[in-house]
Amino acid sequence: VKKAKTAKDSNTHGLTKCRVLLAELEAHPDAWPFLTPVNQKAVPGYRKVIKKPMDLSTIREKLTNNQYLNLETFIADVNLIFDNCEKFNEDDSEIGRGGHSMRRFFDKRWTELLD
Ligand SMILES: Oc1ccc2c(c1)N[C@H](O)CC2
Repeated sequence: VKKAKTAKDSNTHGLTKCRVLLAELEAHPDAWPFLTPVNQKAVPGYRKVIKKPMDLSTIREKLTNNQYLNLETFIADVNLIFDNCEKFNEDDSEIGRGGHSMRRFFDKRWTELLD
């Protein structure tokens, strides 16, 4: 007998998917530029150019502090990492290529995890 889906249920399942996806992103070989916040003191231009910095450790902290309402708000923060990367890096650079590679990986994985 199918259990009625409460708001809590779908949120719980959404959060489980966030945990799975974040663990896979953190373990990805191309994740190293995205693991921790960019050191804005050490990188000229970053603070001015990138209005909303984001990285995987910040997402991990927000997930731990229950700051994601659902899978959608989590996906928005992950996409912010890749959009910042495209803005600041040439496509034809090591970090630029890594950002594209991880975005392709993430897009494939979250769509596979959809209900
Ligand atoms: O050459 C460099 C040096 C530092 C960074 C980048 C490239 N790209 C990162 O997105 C931000 C930090």
